[in-house]
Amino acid sequence: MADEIRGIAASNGVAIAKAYKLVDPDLSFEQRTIDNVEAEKGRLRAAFDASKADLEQIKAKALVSMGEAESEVFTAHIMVLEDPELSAGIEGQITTDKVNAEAALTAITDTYIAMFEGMADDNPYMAERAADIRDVTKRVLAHLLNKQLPNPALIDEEVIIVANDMTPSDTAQLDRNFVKGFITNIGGRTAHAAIMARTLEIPAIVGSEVATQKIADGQMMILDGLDGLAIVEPSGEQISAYQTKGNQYLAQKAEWAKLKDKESVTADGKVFMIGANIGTPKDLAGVLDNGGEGVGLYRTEFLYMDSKELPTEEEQFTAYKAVLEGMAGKTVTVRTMDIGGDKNLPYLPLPKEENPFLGYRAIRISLDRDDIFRTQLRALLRASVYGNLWIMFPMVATLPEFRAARKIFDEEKAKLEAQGILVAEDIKLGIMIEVPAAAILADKFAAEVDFFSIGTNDLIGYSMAADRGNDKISYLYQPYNPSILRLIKNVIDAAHDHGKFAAMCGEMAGDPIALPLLVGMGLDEFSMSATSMLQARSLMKKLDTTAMQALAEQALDMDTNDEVKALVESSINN
Ligand SMILES: C=C(OP(=O)(O)O)C(=O)O
Ligand SMILES: [Mg+2]
Repeated sequence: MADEIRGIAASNGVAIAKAYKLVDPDLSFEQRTIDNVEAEKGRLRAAFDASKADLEQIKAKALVSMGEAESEVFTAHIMVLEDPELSAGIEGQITTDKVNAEAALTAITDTYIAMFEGMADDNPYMAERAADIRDVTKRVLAHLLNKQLPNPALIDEEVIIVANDMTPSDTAQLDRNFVKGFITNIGGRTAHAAIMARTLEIPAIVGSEVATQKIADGQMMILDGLDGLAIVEPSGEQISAYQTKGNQYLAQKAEWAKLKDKESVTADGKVFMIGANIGTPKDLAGVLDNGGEGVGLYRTEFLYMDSKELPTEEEQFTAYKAVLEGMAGKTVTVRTMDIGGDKNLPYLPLPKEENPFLGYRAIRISLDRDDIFRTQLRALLRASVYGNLWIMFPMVATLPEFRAARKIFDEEKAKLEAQGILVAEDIKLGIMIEVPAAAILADKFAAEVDFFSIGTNDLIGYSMAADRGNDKISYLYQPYNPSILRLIKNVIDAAHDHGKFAAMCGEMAGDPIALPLLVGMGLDEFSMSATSMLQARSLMKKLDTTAMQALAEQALDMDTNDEVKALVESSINN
Protein backbone atom coordinates (compact mmCIF):
# COMPACT_ATOMS: atom_id res chain seq x y z
CA MET A 1 0.00 0.00 0.00
CA ALA A 2 1.11 3.54 -0.65
CA ASP A 3 2.94 5.06 2.29
CA GLU A 4 1.56 8.33 3.64
CA ILE A 5 3.75 10.90 5.38
CA ARG A 6 2.33 13.90 7.19
CA GLY A 7 4.13 17.15 7.83
CA ILE A 8 3.55 20.87 8.06
CA ALA A 9 1.98 22.38 4.93
CA ALA A 10 4.55 25.04 4.07
CA SER A 11 3.83 26.12 0.51
CA ASN A 12 0.67 25.59 -1.54
CA GLY A 13 0.23 23.45 -4.63
CA VAL A 14 0.39 19.80 -5.64
CA ALA A 15 3.35 18.08 -7.28
CA ILE A 16 3.64 14.56 -8.66
CA ALA A 17 7.14 13.42 -9.57
CA LYS A 18 10.04 11.17 -8.68
CA ALA A 19 11.82 11.63 -5.35
CA TYR A 20 15.34 13.07 -5.45
CA LYS A 21 17.11 12.52 -2.18
CA LEU A 22 19.36 15.33 -1.16
CA VAL A 23 21.17 13.14 1.34
CA ASP A 24 24.86 12.25 1.30
CA PRO A 25 25.63 8.56 0.68
CA ASP A 26 27.66 6.52 3.17
CA LEU A 27 31.29 7.35 2.38
CA SER A 28 32.93 5.14 5.00
CA PHE A 29 35.83 2.89 3.87
CA GLU A 30 38.52 0.61 5.24
CA GLN A 31 42.19 1.44 5.14
CA ARG A 32 44.04 -1.17 3.03
CA THR A 33 47.69 -1.91 2.29
CA ILE A 34 48.29 -1.88 -1.45
CA ASP A 35 50.97 -3.53 -3.64
CA ASN A 36 50.61 -1.57 -6.80
CA VAL A 37 51.42 2.06 -6.01
CA GLU A 38 51.14 3.24 -9.60
CA ALA A 39 47.69 1.68 -10.01
CA GLU A 40 46.53 3.36 -6.79
CA LYS A 41 47.83 6.74 -7.93
CA GLY A 42 45.98 6.13 -11.20
CA ARG A 43 42.73 5.58 -9.27
CA LEU A 44 43.32 8.84 -7.40
CA ARG A 45 43.98 10.79 -10.59
CA ALA A 46 40.87 9.34 -12.23
CA ALA A 47 38.79 10.39 -9.22
CA PHE A 48 40.30 13.90 -9.33
CA ASP A 49 39.56 14.15 -13.07
CA ALA A 50 35.99 12.92 -12.63
CA SER A 51 35.45 15.37 -9.74
CA LYS A 52 36.78 18.20 -11.82
CA ALA A 53 34.49 17.27 -14.70
CA ASP A 54 31.51 17.27 -12.26
CA LEU A 55 32.43 20.65 -10.91
CA GLU A 56 32.94 22.22 -14.34
CA GLN A 57 29.48 21.03 -15.30
CA ILE A 58 27.88 22.19 -12.05
CA LYS A 59 29.60 25.54 -12.34
CA ALA A 60 28.36 26.10 -15.91
CA LYS A 61 24.82 25.24 -14.85
CA ALA A 62 25.02 27.41 -11.74
CA LEU A 63 26.26 30.33 -13.78
CA VAL A 64 23.11 30.22 -15.89
CA SER A 65 20.61 29.48 -13.15
CA MET A 66 22.07 31.50 -10.28
CA GLY A 67 24.51 34.01 -11.74
CA GLU A 68 28.18 34.68 -11.41
CA ALA A 69 28.47 35.38 -7.68
CA GLU A 70 26.77 32.15 -6.66
CA SER A 71 28.77 30.04 -9.09
CA GLU A 72 32.06 31.26 -7.60
CA VAL A 73 32.04 28.63 -4.89
CA PHE A 74 32.54 25.96 -7.56
CA THR A 75 35.53 27.84 -8.98
CA ALA A 76 37.05 27.67 -5.51
CA HIS A 77 36.42 23.91 -5.45
CA ILE A 78 38.06 23.42 -8.83
CA MET A 79 41.08 25.38 -7.61
CA VAL A 80 41.45 22.97 -4.70
CA LEU A 81 41.57 20.07 -7.17
CA GLU A 82 44.14 21.88 -9.30
CA ASP A 83 46.45 22.58 -6.36
CA PRO A 84 49.64 20.61 -7.19
CA GLU A 85 50.73 20.56 -3.57
CA LEU A 86 47.59 18.75 -2.52
CA SER A 87 47.76 16.00 -5.15
CA ALA A 88 51.53 15.58 -4.64
CA GLY A 89 50.92 15.21 -0.90
CA ILE A 90 48.31 12.49 -1.37
CA GLU A 91 50.39 10.63 -3.97
CA GLY A 92 53.40 10.86 -1.64
CA GLN A 93 51.35 9.29 1.13
CA ILE A 94 50.30 6.42 -1.17
CA THR A 95 53.96 5.80 -2.09
CA THR A 96 55.44 5.96 1.39
CA ASP A 97 52.67 4.32 3.43
CA LYS A 98 51.42 1.93 0.72
CA VAL A 99 47.84 2.73 1.63
CA ASN A 100 44.78 2.92 -0.58
CA ALA A 101 43.88 6.25 -2.20
CA GLU A 102 40.86 6.76 0.11
CA ALA A 103 43.06 6.60 3.22
CA ALA A 104 45.80 8.80 1.74
CA LEU A 105 43.26 11.37 0.56
CA THR A 106 41.55 11.75 3.94
CA ALA A 107 44.83 11.73 5.88
CA ILE A 108 46.22 14.62 3.84
CA THR A 109 43.02 16.64 3.54
CA ASP A 110 42.31 16.23 7.27
CA THR A 111 45.68 17.86 7.96
CA TYR A 112 44.85 20.79 5.69
CA ILE A 113 41.38 21.17 7.18
CA ALA A 114 42.75 21.15 10.73
CA MET A 115 45.40 23.69 9.75
CA PHE A 116 42.92 26.11 8.13
CA GLU A 117 40.42 25.72 10.93
CA GLY A 118 43.19 26.50 13.41
CA MET A 119 43.71 29.84 11.68
CA ALA A 120 40.02 30.66 11.35
CA ASP A 121 39.75 32.64 14.55
CA ASP A 122 42.09 35.32 13.21
CA ASN A 123 41.08 35.04 9.60
CA PRO A 124 37.54 33.97 8.74
CA TYR A 125 38.54 33.19 5.12
CA MET A 126 40.40 30.21 6.49
CA ALA A 127 37.15 28.67 7.70
CA GLU A 128 35.90 28.85 4.15
CA ARG A 129 39.07 27.30 2.76
CA ALA A 130 38.55 24.43 5.20
CA ALA A 131 34.93 24.07 4.08
CA ASP A 132 35.98 24.03 0.41
CA ILE A 133 38.54 21.27 1.03
CA ARG A 134 35.99 19.26 3.00
CA ASP A 135 33.50 19.51 0.13
CA VAL A 136 36.02 18.54 -2.50
CA THR A 137 37.30 15.62 -0.42
CA LYS A 138 33.76 14.31 -0.21
CA ARG A 139 33.40 14.45 -3.97
CA VAL A 140 36.72 12.71 -4.70
CA LEU A 141 35.96 10.07 -2.09
CA ALA A 142 32.56 9.41 -3.63
CA HIS A 143 34.25 8.79 -7.00
CA LEU A 144 36.82 6.47 -5.42
CA LEU A 145 34.01 4.50 -3.78
CA ASN A 146 31.80 4.59 -6.86
CA LYS A 147 29.05 6.33 -4.93
CA GLN A 148 26.79 9.01 -6.34
CA LEU A 149 26.73 12.40 -4.57
CA PRO A 150 23.53 14.40 -4.92
CA ASN A 151 24.10 17.33 -7.27
CA PRO A 152 20.98 19.47 -7.02
CA ALA A 153 22.34 22.02 -9.48
CA LEU A 154 22.48 19.29 -12.17
CA ILE A 155 18.91 18.07 -11.89
CA ASP A 156 17.49 17.86 -15.39
CA GLU A 157 14.21 16.02 -14.91
CA GLU A 158 11.14 16.74 -12.85
CA VAL A 159 11.72 15.79 -9.22
CA ILE A 160 10.55 16.36 -5.68
CA ILE A 161 13.47 16.97 -3.31
CA VAL A 162 13.56 14.90 -0.13
CA ALA A 163 15.98 16.26 2.49
CA ASN A 164 16.58 16.44 6.18
CA ASP A 165 16.57 20.23 6.00
CA MET A 166 17.10 22.84 3.33
CA THR A 167 19.37 25.78 4.00
CA PRO A 168 18.52 29.08 2.32
CA SER A 169 21.40 28.51 -0.11
CA ASP A 170 20.22 24.95 -0.93
CA THR A 171 16.83 26.40 -1.73
CA ALA A 172 18.32 29.21 -3.77
CA GLN A 173 20.05 26.64 -6.02
CA LEU A 174 16.86 24.91 -7.06
CA ASP A 175 15.88 25.17 -10.69
CA ARG A 176 12.13 25.71 -10.75
CA ASN A 177 11.81 24.12 -14.17
CA PHE A 178 12.72 20.75 -12.69
CA VAL A 179 12.25 20.94 -8.95
CA LYS A 180 8.52 20.59 -8.47
CA GLY A 181 8.53 20.72 -4.68
CA PHE A 182 10.29 19.58 -1.54
CA ILE A 183 9.73 17.75 1.69
CA THR A 184 12.02 17.96 4.72
CA ASN A 185 12.31 16.19 8.05
CA ILE A 186 12.72 19.32 10.13
CA GLY A 187 11.63 22.97 10.10
CA GLY A 188 8.41 24.90 10.68
CA ARG A 189 6.07 26.99 8.49
CA THR A 190 7.98 30.17 9.14
CA ALA A 191 11.47 28.68 8.76
CA HIS A 192 13.39 30.34 5.97
CA ALA A 193 13.26 27.31 3.67
CA ALA A 194 9.47 27.40 3.82
CA ILE A 195 9.39 31.11 3.11
CA MET A 196 11.70 30.53 0.15
CA ALA A 197 9.44 27.78 -1.24
CA ARG A 198 6.53 30.21 -1.22
CA THR A 199 8.67 32.79 -3.01
CA LEU A 200 9.59 30.19 -5.65
CA GLU A 201 5.92 29.12 -5.84
CA ILE A 202 6.68 25.44 -5.39
CA PRO A 203 4.71 23.21 -3.01
CA ALA A 204 6.55 22.21 0.15
CA ILE A 205 6.10 20.19 3.30
CA VAL A 206 8.43 20.69 6.28
CA GLY A 207 8.80 19.02 9.65
CA SER A 208 7.74 15.55 8.43
CA GLU A 209 10.35 13.94 10.72
CA VAL A 210 10.61 10.79 8.58
CA ALA A 211 10.75 11.81 4.91
CA THR A 212 14.38 10.82 4.29
CA GLN A 213 13.84 7.55 6.10
CA LYS A 214 10.62 6.55 4.35
CA ILE A 215 11.21 7.75 0.82
CA ALA A 216 13.77 6.10 -1.47
CA ASP A 217 15.55 7.90 -4.27
CA GLY A 218 13.60 7.65 -7.53
CA GLN A 219 10.30 6.56 -5.98
CA MET A 220 7.22 8.12 -7.49
CA MET A 221 5.46 10.41 -5.06
CA ILE A 222 2.70 12.95 -4.57
CA LEU A 223 3.41 16.11 -2.58
CA ASP A 224 0.33 17.95 -1.38
CA GLY A 225 1.58 21.27 -0.03
CA LEU A 226 -2.00 22.42 0.61
CA ASP A 227 -2.65 19.84 3.31
CA GLY A 228 0.89 18.74 4.23
CA LEU A 229 0.57 15.18 2.97
CA ALA A 230 3.03 13.15 0.90
CA ILE A 231 2.11 9.82 -0.69
CA VAL A 232 4.88 7.46 -1.76
CA GLU A 233 4.24 5.04 -4.66
CA PRO A 234 0.67 6.24 -5.13
CA SER A 235 -1.98 4.22 -6.95
CA GLY A 236 -3.32 5.28 -10.34
CA GLU A 237 -6.51 6.57 -8.70
CA GLN A 238 -4.54 8.62 -6.17
CA ILE A 239 -2.50 10.16 -8.96
CA SER A 240 -5.56 11.21 -10.87
CA ALA A 241 -7.32 12.50 -7.73
CA TYR A 242 -4.31 14.66 -6.90
CA GLN A 243 -3.94 15.84 -10.48
CA THR A 244 -7.50 17.12 -10.13
CA LYS A 245 -6.70 18.75 -6.80
CA GLY A 246 -3.61 20.40 -8.29
CA ASN A 247 -5.62 21.66 -11.26
CA GLN A 248 -8.32 23.06 -8.99
CA TYR A 249 -5.67 24.96 -7.11
CA LEU A 250 -4.28 26.31 -10.39
CA ALA A 251 -7.79 27.36 -11.47
CA GLN A 252 -8.21 29.11 -8.12
CA LYS A 253 -4.91 30.88 -8.68
CA ALA A 254 -6.09 32.01 -12.11
CA GLU A 255 -9.20 33.52 -10.44
CA TRP A 256 -7.02 35.36 -7.92
CA ALA A 257 -4.79 36.59 -10.75
CA LYS A 258 -7.70 38.73 -11.99
CA LEU A 259 -7.19 40.91 -8.92
CA LYS A 260 -3.61 41.71 -9.85
CA ASP A 261 -4.20 45.35 -10.75
CA LYS A 262 -7.02 45.94 -8.31
CA GLU A 263 -6.99 47.75 -4.99
CA SER A 264 -6.92 45.81 -1.73
CA VAL A 265 -10.35 46.75 -0.50
CA THR A 266 -13.01 45.22 1.74
CA ALA A 267 -16.63 44.61 0.72
CA ASP A 268 -17.60 47.88 2.45
CA GLY A 269 -14.91 49.89 0.70
CA LYS A 270 -12.12 50.23 3.28
CA VAL A 271 -8.77 50.29 1.53
CA PHE A 272 -5.68 48.49 2.87
CA MET A 273 -2.19 47.94 1.47
CA ILE A 274 -0.87 44.52 0.53
CA GLY A 275 2.89 44.38 0.11
CA ALA A 276 5.49 41.70 -0.41
CA ASN A 277 8.41 40.33 1.56
CA ILE A 278 11.54 39.92 -0.54
CA GLY A 279 15.07 38.63 -0.01
CA THR A 280 16.85 39.88 -3.13
CA PRO A 281 16.21 42.21 -6.07
CA LYS A 282 15.51 39.04 -8.11
CA ASP A 283 12.26 38.59 -6.18
CA LEU A 284 10.81 41.78 -7.66
CA ALA A 285 9.37 40.02 -10.71
CA GLY A 286 7.20 37.90 -8.41
CA VAL A 287 6.07 41.00 -6.50
CA LEU A 288 4.94 42.80 -9.64
CA ASP A 289 3.39 39.65 -11.18
CA ASN A 290 1.31 39.21 -8.05
CA GLY A 291 0.10 42.80 -7.81
CA GLY A 292 2.23 43.97 -4.87
CA GLU A 293 1.45 47.50 -3.74
CA GLY A 294 4.85 47.86 -2.17
CA VAL A 295 7.67 45.94 -0.54
CA GLY A 296 6.80 45.68 3.14
CA LEU A 297 9.99 43.85 4.06
CA TYR A 298 13.27 43.60 2.19
CA ARG A 299 15.40 41.17 4.19
CA THR A 300 18.83 42.60 3.45
CA GLU A 301 20.70 39.88 5.32
CA PHE A 302 20.65 37.75 2.15
CA LEU A 303 23.02 40.30 0.60
CA TYR A 304 25.42 39.49 3.42
CA MET A 305 24.75 35.76 3.46
CA ASP A 306 25.23 35.33 -0.29
CA SER A 307 28.59 37.04 -0.21
CA LYS A 308 32.09 35.84 0.70
CA GLU A 309 32.88 39.02 2.59
CA LEU A 310 31.00 42.02 3.88
CA PRO A 311 29.22 43.53 0.88
CA THR A 312 30.69 46.91 -0.03
CA GLU A 313 28.74 50.14 0.07
CA GLU A 314 28.71 50.10 -3.73
CA GLU A 315 27.34 46.52 -3.95
CA GLN A 316 24.64 47.38 -1.47
CA PHE A 317 23.81 50.63 -3.22
CA THR A 318 23.31 48.74 -6.49
CA ALA A 319 20.92 46.24 -4.88
CA TYR A 320 18.87 48.88 -3.03
CA LYS A 321 18.68 51.10 -6.09
CA ALA A 322 17.46 48.16 -8.19
CA VAL A 323 14.65 47.45 -5.75
CA LEU A 324 13.63 51.09 -5.38
CA GLU A 325 13.63 51.66 -9.12
CA GLY A 326 11.89 48.35 -9.77
CA MET A 327 9.04 49.37 -7.47
CA ALA A 328 8.70 52.68 -9.35
CA GLY A 329 7.76 54.97 -6.50
CA LYS A 330 5.85 52.44 -4.44
CA THR A 331 6.97 52.09 -0.84
CA VAL A 332 10.01 49.91 -0.21
CA THR A 333 10.63 49.08 3.45
CA VAL A 334 14.20 47.93 3.88
CA ARG A 335 15.16 46.16 7.06
CA THR A 336 18.76 46.63 8.15
CA MET A 337 20.92 43.53 8.56
CA ASP A 338 19.26 40.83 10.71
CA ILE A 339 22.21 38.52 11.34
CA GLY A 340 22.54 36.16 14.28
CA GLY A 341 20.11 33.57 15.62
CA ASP A 342 19.87 31.10 12.73
CA LYS A 343 21.53 33.43 10.19
CA ASN A 344 25.30 33.33 10.29
CA LEU A 345 28.02 34.84 8.16
CA PRO A 346 31.13 32.72 7.58
CA TYR A 347 33.32 35.82 7.47
CA LEU A 348 31.88 37.39 10.65
CA PRO A 349 32.37 34.79 13.34
CA LEU A 350 29.99 35.39 16.22
CA PRO A 351 30.80 34.33 19.75
CA LYS A 352 29.43 30.90 20.68
CA GLU A 353 26.37 31.46 22.82
CA GLU A 354 24.13 29.25 24.92
CA ASN A 355 21.03 30.91 23.47
CA PRO A 356 21.80 32.56 20.14
CA PHE A 357 18.15 33.55 19.66
CA LEU A 358 18.38 35.53 22.88
CA GLY A 359 21.84 36.71 22.09
CA TYR A 360 24.01 38.90 19.94
CA ARG A 361 21.90 39.50 16.85
CA ALA A 362 20.23 42.01 14.52
CA ILE A 363 20.24 45.62 15.81
CA ARG A 364 22.43 44.51 18.70
CA ILE A 365 25.21 43.64 16.25
CA SER A 366 24.57 46.75 14.16
CA LEU A 367 24.94 49.07 17.16
CA ASP A 368 28.05 47.24 18.35
CA ARG A 369 29.65 47.02 14.90
CA ASP A 370 28.60 50.45 13.75
CA ASP A 371 31.21 50.33 10.97
CA ILE A 372 29.07 47.67 9.26
CA PHE A 373 25.87 49.52 10.09
CA ARG A 374 27.11 52.87 8.79
CA THR A 375 28.12 51.32 5.46
CA GLN A 376 24.63 49.89 5.08
CA LEU A 377 22.93 53.17 6.01
CA ARG A 378 25.12 55.14 3.61
CA ALA A 379 24.23 52.76 0.77
CA LEU A 380 20.55 53.14 1.64
CA LEU A 381 20.74 56.91 1.91
CA ARG A 382 22.43 57.18 -1.47
CA ALA A 383 19.82 54.88 -3.03
CA SER A 384 16.93 56.79 -1.42
CA VAL A 385 16.60 59.23 -4.30
CA TYR A 386 15.56 56.40 -6.64
CA GLY A 387 12.22 55.67 -5.01
CA ASN A 388 10.17 55.77 -1.83
CA LEU A 389 12.40 54.38 0.91
CA TRP A 390 11.40 53.40 4.43
CA ILE A 391 14.01 51.90 6.74
CA MET A 392 13.37 49.72 9.77
CA PHE A 393 15.54 48.16 12.44
CA PRO A 394 15.14 44.49 13.46
CA MET A 395 14.74 43.09 17.00
CA VAL A 396 14.53 46.43 18.74
CA ALA A 397 13.76 45.86 22.43
CA THR A 398 14.29 49.28 24.00
CA LEU A 399 13.87 52.95 23.14
CA PRO A 400 17.58 53.74 23.60
CA GLU A 401 18.33 51.16 20.88
CA PHE A 402 16.04 52.94 18.46
CA ARG A 403 17.43 56.33 19.43
CA ALA A 404 21.00 55.15 18.95
CA ALA A 405 20.16 53.72 15.53
CA ARG A 406 18.39 56.94 14.51
CA LYS A 407 21.35 59.02 15.69
CA ILE A 408 23.75 57.01 13.52
CA PHE A 409 21.33 57.38 10.61
CA ASP A 410 21.15 61.16 11.13
CA GLU A 411 24.94 61.41 11.32
CA GLU A 412 25.47 59.51 8.08
CA LYS A 413 22.77 61.56 6.38
CA ALA A 414 24.41 64.82 7.48
CA LYS A 415 27.82 63.59 6.30
CA LEU A 416 26.51 62.72 2.84
CA GLU A 417 24.69 66.03 2.55
CA ALA A 418 27.85 67.87 3.54
CA GLN A 419 29.58 66.10 0.66
CA GLY A 420 26.88 67.35 -1.67
CA ILE A 421 25.39 63.89 -2.23
CA LEU A 422 21.66 63.89 -2.86
CA VAL A 423 19.55 62.13 -0.27
CA ALA A 424 15.75 61.89 -0.05
CA GLU A 425 14.27 64.16 2.59
CA ASP A 426 11.31 62.03 3.60
CA ILE A 427 12.86 58.65 4.47
CA LYS A 428 10.69 57.09 7.17
CA LEU A 429 12.35 55.32 10.09
CA GLY A 430 10.58 52.53 11.90
CA ILE A 431 11.09 49.39 13.90
CA MET A 432 10.14 45.77 13.65
CA ILE A 433 8.00 44.67 16.57
CA GLU A 434 9.40 41.21 17.30
CA VAL A 435 10.26 41.49 20.97
CA PRO A 436 7.31 41.40 23.39
CA ALA A 437 8.87 44.24 25.42
CA ALA A 438 8.56 46.56 22.41
CA ALA A 439 4.99 45.43 21.74
CA ILE A 440 4.00 46.27 25.30
CA LEU A 441 5.76 49.63 25.26
CA ALA A 442 4.39 50.45 21.81
CA ASP A 443 2.82 53.74 22.98
CA LYS A 444 6.25 55.08 23.95
CA PHE A 445 7.84 53.89 20.74
CA ALA A 446 4.96 55.30 18.68
CA ALA A 447 5.81 58.80 19.87
CA GLU A 448 9.25 58.52 18.26
CA VAL A 449 9.12 56.17 15.26
CA ASP A 450 7.42 56.80 11.92
CA PHE A 451 6.00 53.30 11.66
CA PHE A 452 5.84 49.82 13.09
CA SER A 453 6.12 46.54 11.25
CA ILE A 454 5.00 43.62 13.36
CA GLY A 455 7.30 40.63 12.87
CA THR A 456 4.99 37.91 14.11
CA ASN A 457 7.36 35.09 13.15
CA ASP A 458 9.63 36.07 16.00
CA LEU A 459 7.04 37.84 18.15
CA ILE A 460 5.02 34.62 18.49
CA GLY A 461 8.17 32.62 19.24
CA TYR A 462 9.40 35.01 21.91
CA SER A 463 5.93 35.41 23.45
CA MET A 464 5.22 31.70 23.65
CA ALA A 465 8.86 30.80 24.42
CA ALA A 466 8.65 28.36 21.51
CA ASP A 467 11.24 28.16 18.72
CA ARG A 468 9.55 28.76 15.36
CA GLY A 469 11.60 26.03 13.67
CA ASN A 470 11.20 23.28 16.26
CA ASP A 471 8.55 20.81 15.12
CA LYS A 472 8.57 19.04 18.51
CA ILE A 473 6.89 22.02 20.11
CA SER A 474 5.08 23.38 17.07
CA TYR A 475 1.80 23.03 19.00
CA LEU A 476 2.94 26.00 21.08
CA TYR A 477 3.62 28.22 18.13
CA GLN A 478 0.14 29.73 18.20
CA PRO A 479 -0.52 32.76 16.01
CA TYR A 480 -4.15 33.07 17.10
CA ASN A 481 -3.53 32.81 20.82
CA PRO A 482 -5.43 35.76 22.37
CA SER A 483 -2.17 36.82 24.06
CA ILE A 484 -0.61 37.37 20.64
CA LEU A 485 -3.74 39.09 19.34
CA ARG A 486 -3.70 41.46 22.31
CA LEU A 487 -0.06 42.35 21.70
CA ILE A 488 -0.85 43.07 18.07
CA LYS A 489 -3.89 45.15 18.97
CA ASN A 490 -1.79 47.13 21.42
CA VAL A 491 0.75 47.91 18.72
CA ILE A 492 -1.83 48.93 16.10
CA ASP A 493 -3.74 51.15 18.56
CA ALA A 494 -0.55 52.80 19.82
CA ALA A 495 0.51 53.59 16.25
CA HIS A 496 -2.89 55.06 15.39
CA ASP A 497 -3.12 57.10 18.59
CA HIS A 498 0.04 58.85 17.42
CA GLY A 499 -1.01 59.11 13.79
CA LYS A 500 1.57 56.49 12.78
CA PHE A 501 1.43 53.60 10.32
CA ALA A 502 1.07 49.99 11.47
CA ALA A 503 2.26 47.22 9.18
CA MET A 504 2.84 43.51 9.64
CA CYS A 505 5.49 41.56 7.78
CA GLY A 506 5.43 38.25 9.64
CA GLU A 507 3.82 35.31 7.86
CA MET A 508 0.67 35.87 9.91
CA ALA A 509 -0.23 38.82 7.66
CA GLY A 510 -1.02 36.40 4.84
CA ASP A 511 -2.72 33.77 6.98
CA PRO A 512 -6.40 33.42 5.99
CA ILE A 513 -7.49 32.88 9.60
CA ALA A 514 -5.55 35.86 10.93
CA LEU A 515 -6.34 38.27 8.11
CA PRO A 516 -10.02 38.90 9.00
CA LEU A 517 -8.98 39.67 12.58
CA LEU A 518 -6.23 42.02 11.44
CA VAL A 519 -8.72 43.81 9.17
CA GLY A 520 -10.94 44.16 12.23
CA MET A 521 -8.06 45.58 14.27
CA GLY A 522 -7.29 48.12 11.55
CA LEU A 523 -3.79 47.04 10.49
CA ASP A 524 -2.69 49.38 7.67
CA GLU A 525 -0.37 47.18 5.63
CA PHE A 526 -0.20 43.42 5.19
CA SER A 527 3.18 42.28 3.89
CA MET A 528 3.68 38.63 2.98
CA SER A 529 5.25 36.17 0.54
CA ALA A 530 4.47 37.46 -2.95
CA THR A 531 2.54 34.32 -3.77
CA SER A 532 0.06 34.86 -0.93
CA MET A 533 -0.90 38.41 -1.92
CA LEU A 534 -3.67 37.74 -4.41
CA GLN A 535 -5.33 35.16 -2.21
CA ALA A 536 -5.26 37.74 0.60
CA ARG A 537 -6.75 40.40 -1.67
CA SER A 538 -9.49 38.02 -2.71
CA LEU A 539 -10.34 37.22 0.90
CA MET A 540 -10.31 40.89 1.88
CA LYS A 541 -12.87 41.64 -0.82
CA LYS A 542 -15.38 39.43 0.97
CA LEU A 543 -14.98 41.02 4.40
CA ASP A 544 -17.03 43.75 6.04
CA THR A 545 -14.94 45.92 8.37
CA THR A 546 -17.65 46.50 10.96
CA ALA A 547 -18.32 42.78 11.20
CA MET A 548 -14.56 42.12 11.43
CA GLN A 549 -14.21 44.65 14.24
CA ALA A 550 -16.85 42.73 16.19
CA LEU A 551 -15.13 39.45 15.33
CA ALA A 552 -11.77 40.76 16.55
CA GLU A 553 -13.35 42.01 19.79
CA GLN A 554 -14.75 38.54 20.38
CA ALA A 555 -11.44 36.84 19.57
CA LEU A 556 -9.48 39.14 21.90
CA ASP A 557 -11.70 38.01 24.73
CA MET A 558 -11.31 34.28 24.14
CA ASP A 559 -9.20 31.77 26.09
CA THR A 560 -7.30 29.75 23.52
CA ASN A 561 -5.78 29.62 20.07
CA ASP A 562 -8.20 26.88 19.03
CA GLU A 563 -11.27 28.82 20.10
CA VAL A 564 -10.18 31.78 18.00
CA LYS A 565 -9.47 29.55 15.02
CA ALA A 566 -12.89 27.92 15.28
CA LEU A 567 -14.56 31.32 15.63
CA VAL A 568 -13.00 32.64 12.43
CA GLU A 569 -13.61 29.42 10.53
CA SER A 570 -17.26 29.43 11.44
CA SER A 571 -17.72 33.13 10.67
CA ILE A 572 -15.85 33.44 7.39
CA ASN A 573 -16.61 31.51 4.29
CA ASN A 574 -13.10 31.35 2.82
C1 LIG B 1 9.40 39.04 9.45
C2 LIG B 1 10.11 38.60 10.47
O1 LIG B 1 11.48 38.49 10.41
P1 LIG B 1 12.24 37.15 9.98
O2 LIG B 1 11.20 36.17 9.53
O3 LIG B 1 13.18 37.53 8.89
O4 LIG B 1 12.91 36.80 11.24
C3 LIG B 1 9.46 38.16 11.70
O5 LIG B 1 10.13 37.84 12.68
O6 LIG B 1 8.20 38.10 11.67
MG1 LIG C 1 12.27 38.23 12.74
